[in-house]
Amino acid sequence: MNAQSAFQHETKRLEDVLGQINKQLGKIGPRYTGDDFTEQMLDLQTEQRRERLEVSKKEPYFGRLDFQEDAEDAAKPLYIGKAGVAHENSNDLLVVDWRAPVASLFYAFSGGESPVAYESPDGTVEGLVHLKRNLMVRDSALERLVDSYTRGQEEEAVTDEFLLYRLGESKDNKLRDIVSTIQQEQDKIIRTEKNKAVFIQGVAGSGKTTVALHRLAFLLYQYADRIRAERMVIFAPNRMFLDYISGVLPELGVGDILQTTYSDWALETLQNTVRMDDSADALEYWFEHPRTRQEMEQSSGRQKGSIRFKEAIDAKLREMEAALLPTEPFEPLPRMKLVPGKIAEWLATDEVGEPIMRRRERIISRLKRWLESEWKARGLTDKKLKSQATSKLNAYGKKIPSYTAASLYAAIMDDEAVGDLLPAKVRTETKKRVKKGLAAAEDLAPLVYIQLRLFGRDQPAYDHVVIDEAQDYSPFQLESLRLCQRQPSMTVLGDLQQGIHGYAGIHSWLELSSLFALEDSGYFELDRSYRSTTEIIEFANQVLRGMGDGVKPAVPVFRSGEPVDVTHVAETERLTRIAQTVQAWQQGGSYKTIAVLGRTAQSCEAIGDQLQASGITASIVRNKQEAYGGGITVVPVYLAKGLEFDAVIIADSDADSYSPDDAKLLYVGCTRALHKLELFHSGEVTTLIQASS
Ligand SMILES: Nc1ncnc2c1ncn2[C@@H]1O[C@H](COP(=O)(O)OP(=O)(O)OP(=O)(O)O)[C@@H](O)[C@H]1O
Repeated sequence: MNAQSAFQHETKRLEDVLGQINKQLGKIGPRYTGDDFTEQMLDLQTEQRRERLEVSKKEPYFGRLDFQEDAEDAAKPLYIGKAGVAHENSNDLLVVDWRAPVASLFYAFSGGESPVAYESPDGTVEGLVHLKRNLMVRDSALERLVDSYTRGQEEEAVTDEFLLYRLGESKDNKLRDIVSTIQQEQDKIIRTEKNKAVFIQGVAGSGKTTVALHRLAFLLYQYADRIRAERMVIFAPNRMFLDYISGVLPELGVGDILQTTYSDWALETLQNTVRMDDSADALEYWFEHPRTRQEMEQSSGRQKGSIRFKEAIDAKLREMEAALLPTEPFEPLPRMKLVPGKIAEWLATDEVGEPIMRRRERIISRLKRWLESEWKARGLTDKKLKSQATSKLNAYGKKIPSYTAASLYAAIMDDEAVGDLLPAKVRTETKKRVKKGLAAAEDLAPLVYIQLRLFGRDQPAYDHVVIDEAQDYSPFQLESLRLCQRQPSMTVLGDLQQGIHGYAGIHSWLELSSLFALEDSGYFELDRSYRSTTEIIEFANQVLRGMGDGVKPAVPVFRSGEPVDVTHVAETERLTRIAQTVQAWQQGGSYKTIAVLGRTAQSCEAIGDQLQASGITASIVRNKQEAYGGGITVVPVYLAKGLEFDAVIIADSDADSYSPDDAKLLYVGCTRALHKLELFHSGEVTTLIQASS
């Protein structure tokens, strides 16, 4: 079939499928508004089906794979789309859901005559691929068709035209789904089985965040009977980032997944018994003033996030539990006595796995029950005696100490075992802070851990946990989340080369993965970067080399663009030149999103003022910002992590702003750009760039 007749054939098929979809939509009646529960449930299902059909109506599918399962049968065309659509009168599928096992062939197949296989619920299915076709449907019309494989035809080295087309597009203020162009190495991660803690080390722009979100959609489809969206949670570094990624899951037809930050989650888990101490703001401390790598290494955050610190807390908890019961007997009335050994026996045998303070409550209830049964056995009715015994019970109960997470944490600061880990000054400050009901970010994991050990959590266990930018997590933070699951099912993703929060995060994935048994965890690496042009990636890779040995450069998908410019300007002209550049880019009309990245929040304020004076509408991103609106943005480089912009200006690439220790920070800045990157400096340029030019 030549290209023209293939196009006609596909156009006809598309019309048929759209006709079917419209017919099915037309048959869905009005919504049920009555009180009957069963009817309400049915209505909900119908509504979900209607929503899926509406999505399918715009772009029913994006790919076709002709697969021959049996040598006797002809190859069967499978059309793959965001949601499956069944034929109205049969079990035939008009569109196969991208998450279905057979659809994995579409993503995994990269050519060749050999048989291929996929895993179905009934076992391995083997067969031959006859055709792999990409179809671009926009607003219900077929726009483009590209065959990347036809059996029996000489293979040309086709670069993935669709992928390049997608990557060349301008971006708005939200991350998008990539179902039509998921790459083989990404698909493998997305389809990894549920009961694993999957660690993903990926270079900047390799699609980690995107892949993790697609994995959630896959898990919900594949394990629909076992997991629920309401019991899944995504952790992201800040609320602005959550806003930025908020479009992907709805695009994939997934709702109701909790999306939060570790600190918000921790405060809630602590039932808001503590508040954040604003005077201990880590971003302000570490990024607004020059700090050395050594300072980061020795920070209290790294110590408090370590497993050694957790072990010290475990020891304290054991000690507290061992000393929980009074040593004297419980004697509510003369000749009515319960020896401590008996009470200890109850504690040792009752609900052993339960949180400690819950067991304390149980012991007190059991003492009460014991007292009441003694009264009964002795036929005691005297109210005065009873009240006397009750007072004794209350007094005895008070001797069994009750702790809150904060009170125990404060007590731990006096413990000798902690003395080795934390300097006296840190311990005193921590104790003072916690006693006032305040916590710094570094206190949250220990506090949550203690809370969970003392009281547990009044919520169902999480079915799946996603942690983005996990290189900034401490082992203790991960441990606190692990406690909220019955079995490990996590997607933990990040890039050690972007680990700018060295005062809190990890140096090696082993620090986190060693919390899991080997068979419960998996490790993947993503080396290809999809975000930026080859020029930008190569420039950023040079900056990366400033980190020293052992760095892993990103591999570009071949997409050439404009050169990276490093421009020297006089300090007096720097802000004006930045404004002029933004203006020129804006007038050029090629870029929807432009960012100016300043080294500090303070420098961003000055840039923002200059842009405003030049008549440019820009938003300045500040710490704790909730939303990202796209357009022109001025943002401190350390808050830009995870985001991306069509064009980026690094406002101050001077040696004073970026010391050799700041390679990761500058790397983060450079890798935010999709199509254009320009760096300005007015003093000596940072050595990180000198080395690269
Ligand atoms: N297979 C793909 N097809 C099309 N676009 C892709 C693909 N994979 C990634 N991208 C695009 O690459 C960009 C980077 O993706 P994403 O933000 O998920 O990467 P990341 O690894 O989390 O990056 P970073 O670590 O720098 O924050 C996004 O614009 C995303 O849409």
